[in-house]
Parts: sequence; C-alpha cells; structure tokens
Amino acid sequence: MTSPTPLPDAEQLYGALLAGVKALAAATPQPIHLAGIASGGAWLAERLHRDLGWPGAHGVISSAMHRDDFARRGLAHSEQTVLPFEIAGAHVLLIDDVLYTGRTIRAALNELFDYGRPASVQLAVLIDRGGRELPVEATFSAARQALPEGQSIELGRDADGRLHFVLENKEA
Ligand SMILES: O=c1cc[nH]c(=O)[nH]1
Repeated sequence: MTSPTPLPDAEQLYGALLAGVKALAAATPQPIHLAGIASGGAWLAERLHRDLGWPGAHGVISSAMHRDDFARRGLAHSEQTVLPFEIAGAHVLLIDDVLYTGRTIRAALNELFDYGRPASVQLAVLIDRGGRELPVEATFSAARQALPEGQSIELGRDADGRLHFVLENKEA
C-alpha cells in the first residue's frame, strides 16, 4: 500500500499561481485571455479573473469531447465549453489544477482549436506532478511534486470557495 503523500496547501499555491499569472501578463505586450479547463481549472480561472480585475470574462474549456477515452467515459463533467471572446488571433492562457500525462491538455487544445486559431497558447497550473506521456510543458507551475502512479490528486472547492486537494490511492 502507498502511504499518503503530504500535499501543499492549495490556497497557498493559488497565491503563487496568481503572482505567476500577473508576471506572465506583465511580460506579454498583448492582452491575455484566461481559459480554465473544467472542473478545477475553471474554478481557478474564475478566481484569477476576479482577483486580477481583468475586463471581459474568462473562458471555460471542457476537454470531455476530445478525450482519448471518451467512448468509455462519456461526459463526466456537467461543464460545457464557454469561450466568451474571439479565439482567432487571441493570446490564450490555459489554466489547470494538475498537470500529469499531458493528455488532458491535448484534449483541451483540440477543443480550443474547434473555436478558431489562437495567436498563442500558454499553460499555467497549480501542481506539475511529472509523469508526462506527451510533449506538454507548463509556462508556469506553482509547485512541482512527483506522485506515485497509483495516486490521483484533484482540486476540491468548499462551499465558501476555499480550495483544497483531494488525494486518493487508486490501488485496491
Ligand atoms: O484524453 C484524455 C485526457 C485525460 N485522460 C485520459 O485518460 N484521456
């Protein structure tokens, strides 16, 4: 049995993510549009957009339709893709909670490109847990923490909006 891994505080990591996104925006001459990958990334993008005070609205991307296991899994999240800005020519910053194999990001990119061809796409995440299967890297990650293959980690959100991580051992 794998012993539970102590996890960083999600609220603390959110603070680092906010600072990272601010720095990234300051280094980019053109406006950046946030698009959060449902569900954890969408919560983060919503809060980042509010805390940054950026005009317009943030986007939400559902990766469900382009997942490589769609036939088995179907539509797990109720979130739909909502991109309330022009994608063609936009500088998009994808937001997600955990970067792992890269397959979710591949699926999210496919979904994004269904709406047009952005000028650029970057990625910012709370945790990069390693274990990549695809050549995907984050422009900014608030923390790097390797986790055993048998553990899954997800972002949870309390009723008052506070963020926490949910860690599960997948082994029987
Ligand atoms: O396409 C995807 C994305 C995430 N996880 C999967 O198993 N497949």
